Amino acid sequence: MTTPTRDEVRRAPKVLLHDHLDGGLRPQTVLELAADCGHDLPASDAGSLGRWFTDSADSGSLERYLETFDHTVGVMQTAHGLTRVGRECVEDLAADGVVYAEVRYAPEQHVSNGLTLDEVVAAVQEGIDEGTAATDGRIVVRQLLTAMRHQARSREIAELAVAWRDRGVAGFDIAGAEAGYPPTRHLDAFEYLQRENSHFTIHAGEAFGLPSIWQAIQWCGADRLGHGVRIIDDITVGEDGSVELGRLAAYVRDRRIPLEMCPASNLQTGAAASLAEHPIGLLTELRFRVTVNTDNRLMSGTSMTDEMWNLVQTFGYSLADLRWFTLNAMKSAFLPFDERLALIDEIIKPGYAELGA
Ligand SMILES: O=c1[nH]cnc2c1ncn2[C@H]1C[C@H](O)[C@@H](CO)O1
Ligand SMILES: [Zn+2]
Repeated sequence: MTTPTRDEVRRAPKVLLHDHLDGGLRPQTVLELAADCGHDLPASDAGSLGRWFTDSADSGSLERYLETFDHTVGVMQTAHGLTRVGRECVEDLAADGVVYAEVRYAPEQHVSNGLTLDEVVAAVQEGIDEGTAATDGRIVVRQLLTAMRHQARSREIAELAVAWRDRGVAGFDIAGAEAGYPPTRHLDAFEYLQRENSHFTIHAGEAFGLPSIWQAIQWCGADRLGHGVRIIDDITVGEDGSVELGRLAAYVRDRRIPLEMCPASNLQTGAAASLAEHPIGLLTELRFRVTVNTDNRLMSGTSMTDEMWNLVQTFGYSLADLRWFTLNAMKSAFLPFDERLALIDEIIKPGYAELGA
């Protein structure tokens, strides 16, 4: 099977499960929204500002990486700003060949100018609706509501996700600095969501190791793992190339628990040293349910096309491999089964067939 060209990767239908709304703004939009609300930025033109984000996020530490969000969250405090960012996100993803996306952000971080949590979600949804209409329905987008793991509002945000579940919100997540903030701090929220037959993912195994993944799955009941790269610590590769899975890694693979892998982001936060050494290669070979994601398009200067193209160049993946990642992602989406199936049968499979995969 031949490796695809970059243009084929761009045209291929792609599915994105892990993308932060506040990590994907256009630099020009950050500038304009900052001018509107009087927020001071570290650069004054779009080119330098984009570079400032990628350079600063390139810190080798998740904590420092997260500091860059002050300048996106800071300009996302009004309904019109949130709507604009939501609309542009949909437009940018559609232009990149994404056919289904779940976009996440933390509503509790957007209330400092007096918006209510409900108004925040409504403003983002309005933008998503506008973007979807502007792209002629070429893309389906849902929201995931995130609670910040160092704060104590997760139960409230979980309730918000349930209240909005038929109006564009597909699930819940927790994010933020991982070390010192185990997912079990938010057990109350996860138990509530389970009682409500709701879906959630947990950032786990990014900056912290196996205990975080174990808690996310076995205590909290996560449907998916945000990143999950450190599951590699439970896999031993012998000198003869033999592979042995520990009990947790075996459980994750056996249960087909989706891994929302975000290679570019991991290189910046130090979760992996290089793409060639990134666990995604081995996890893919071992047939874990691997999905490919952007995490933060602004901070990583990335896109779904870039993520997949970099994998093609590093691991020699074919279109069939990209189709496999995409089907993995679509099967793992928090969208009802019949809607997932329709996207697979009517959009994804025909799209790859057209490209010869
Ligand atoms: O990769 C990440 N790990 C943990 N937290 C993250 C990551 N990317 C973004 N965040 C945080 C910063 C955002 O403000 C928040 C909600 O999107 O989620
Ligand atoms: Zn993330």
